[in-house]
Amino acid sequence: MTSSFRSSSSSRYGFAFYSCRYGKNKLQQTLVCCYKSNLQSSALIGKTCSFLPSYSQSSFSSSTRKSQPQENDATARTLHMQVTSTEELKKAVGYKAVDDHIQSGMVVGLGTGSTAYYAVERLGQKIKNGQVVDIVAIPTSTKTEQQAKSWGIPLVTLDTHPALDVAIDGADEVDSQLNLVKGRGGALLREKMVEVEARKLVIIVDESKLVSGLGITGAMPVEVTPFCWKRTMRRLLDIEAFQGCQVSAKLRQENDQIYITDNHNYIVDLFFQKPIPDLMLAARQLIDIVGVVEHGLFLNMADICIVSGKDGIRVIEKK
Ligand SMILES: O=C[C@H](O)[C@H](O)[C@H](O)COP(=O)(O)O
Repeated sequence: MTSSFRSSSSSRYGFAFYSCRYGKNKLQQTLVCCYKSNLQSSALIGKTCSFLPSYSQSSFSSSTRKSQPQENDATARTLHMQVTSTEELKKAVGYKAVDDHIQSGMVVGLGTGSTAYYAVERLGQKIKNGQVVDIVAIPTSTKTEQQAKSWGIPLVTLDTHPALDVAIDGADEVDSQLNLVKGRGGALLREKMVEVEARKLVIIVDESKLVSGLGITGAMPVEVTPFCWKRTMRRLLDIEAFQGCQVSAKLRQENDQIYITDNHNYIVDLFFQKPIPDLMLAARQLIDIVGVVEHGLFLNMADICIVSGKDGIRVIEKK
């Protein structure tokens, strides 16, 4: 299997593709970037491109390969047919993470969520095609477990395989130090248990997840015991590290029912008006509350973040 980046442009269109070739004839291409040079092309490309309004070839990072644009309208029109959506961007980072970081013989952590879904899919395909062998994987939720089983990915647990070569997962927020908020999909406990044991944690996101400070784009989830959860929620609101952040809390619900995690716990979602200033202190004070099972701050865990966005795909490595 080989993978590469390719760009193509004409006076009216520009495209960049993440391409994966496997087997002799199969070429899978995922559009990761497009741009428009005028209003007419904008109309032709359609609303799926509104997510990617501009593109500068020079802004690809050095971790991506690129070729010279080709002046070929016919090619551009063909590629136009492949313009797709945010889903394609998630797919591109999911596939790239697997292609770049999973090799035969590895113990792999499988994340949870709409982006991690594509990494599981890619791994499933590669195992099925025999492109990687002797893989065992540890899923981070019952949902991922079901998906992995549907692909025939051999599953094990941390009890038998306490050390992982790599884990791949999405995230809800990523700061410049690759600290994360995770768990808006409810899988934070198993994700953290699995991912702290991984030699390498690869995070896959679109650029909307990149933030300058953690805590303000949505919920920061905390998994709590159902027993006396109201008292635990009150203690969460009193955390010293949240002073000045204007914190509020809400018990998570789904379809008018209390949301229950895979571990039969509840989730209290914390919301902040200002970013959490001292993340390490916050993490310590969160876990110190009796009744808190785990929280969604994943600090100093991610090694690599693969980001898709208007400038294509870029790879951020932890310094
Ligand atoms: O519990 C869910 C996980 O932490 C997900 O990795 C996170 O919510 C990101 O999910 P998505 O890729 O669907 O945005």
